[in-house]
Amino acid sequence: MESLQSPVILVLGAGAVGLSLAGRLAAVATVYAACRPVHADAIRERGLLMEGVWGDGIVRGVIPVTGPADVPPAVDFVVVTAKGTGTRAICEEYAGAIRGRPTASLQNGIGNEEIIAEYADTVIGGTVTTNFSTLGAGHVRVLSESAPMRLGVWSGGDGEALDRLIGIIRAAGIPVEAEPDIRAGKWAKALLNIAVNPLCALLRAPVGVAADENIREIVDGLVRETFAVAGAEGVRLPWATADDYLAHLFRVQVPDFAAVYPSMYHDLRQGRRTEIDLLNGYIAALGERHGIATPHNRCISGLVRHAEAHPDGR
Ligand SMILES: NC(=O)C1=CN([C@@H]2O[C@H](COP(=O)(O)OP(=O)(O)OC[C@H]3O[C@@H](n4cnc5c(N)ncnc54)[C@H](OP(=O)(O)O)[C@@H]3O)[C@@H](O)[C@H]2O)C=CC1
Ligand SMILES: CC(C)(CO)C(=O)C(=O)O
Repeated sequence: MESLQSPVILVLGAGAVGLSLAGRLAAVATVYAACRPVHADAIRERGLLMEGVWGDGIVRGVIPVTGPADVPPAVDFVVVTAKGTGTRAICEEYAGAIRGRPTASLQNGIGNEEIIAEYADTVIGGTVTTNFSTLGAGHVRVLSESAPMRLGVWSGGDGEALDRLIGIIRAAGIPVEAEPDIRAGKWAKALLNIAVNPLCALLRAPVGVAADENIREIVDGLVRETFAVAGAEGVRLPWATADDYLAHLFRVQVPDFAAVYPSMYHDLRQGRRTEIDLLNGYIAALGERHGIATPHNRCISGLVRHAEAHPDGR
């Protein structure tokens, strides 16, 4: 199915992450980006405007699509970068394009790969620990790259598709590694989002706020509860104890992202639904099933849901 010349990649749900990825991949692949018309119009008119650590300038190679009818028949890989709240809807909409194609997810949270596996035979789970934001129509910024992208076979396939996709992403100059236990990899990335995303969204503060002495104890509780639930689920996190991860969080990740705002901050500011149910809400629900108390995660999930329902603050 792979074309003889440059590989063809379809990015589904192209916003901050997806447009940035499309912009980089356009140097080594033919890239279609399924995005909202506002981005598609701007990209057709003047190209994709990129700034930050993945390069500055206008990328003209990205081909925007606004519906499945615009997708060519020869796609080699699909990469889903929609928010987790929209995974099923976008998979339904582009089901014909996904069917039979290795499909990767670079989304945060737990549960996206399970949905994608209902549409694709080969699913590649992924994590990206870099900060992306949308500055305007067809205009993205990439900051603070803290770890390489990690990709691993979630279901189906023999690893060949994974190797090919990693090769393409690496050729585009993006640091990427294979992750042998991608389920654990997704949980490992989720730890960071569980620890900082809702707090930053609620406090309207960048990631550095997690180190504030008033906040640290809450972060500590969120992380310890997540460790307990991960243990009950049999997930083998890369850190042996919650203390080991907390040391990494406060020594590496919080300093790396101190000045930037996470994706959930932008969701609340723009009145969109957040991914809370794939992060802290997921931990609270699983904790209940295992009989593990998760007061910090329950509390913060409730606060975020309240903020979603009352965007004007009342
Ligand atoms: N931003 C970041 O720094 C990082 C984000 N992530 C994760 O990556 C994923 C994407 O995040 P991010 O890029 O920030 O999110 P964005 O909201 O910026 O991008 C998603 C885009 O997909 C669009 N979209 C959704 N459904 C469709 C559809 N059916 N057709 C066309 N377009 C659609 C959305 O439009 P609309 O808003 O109108 O629905 C939006 O423009 C999330 O899971 C996030 O947690 C991971 C690492 C870092
Ligand atoms: C790593 C981080 C915090 C980068 O912004 C992220 O994953 C997010 O914003 O959701």
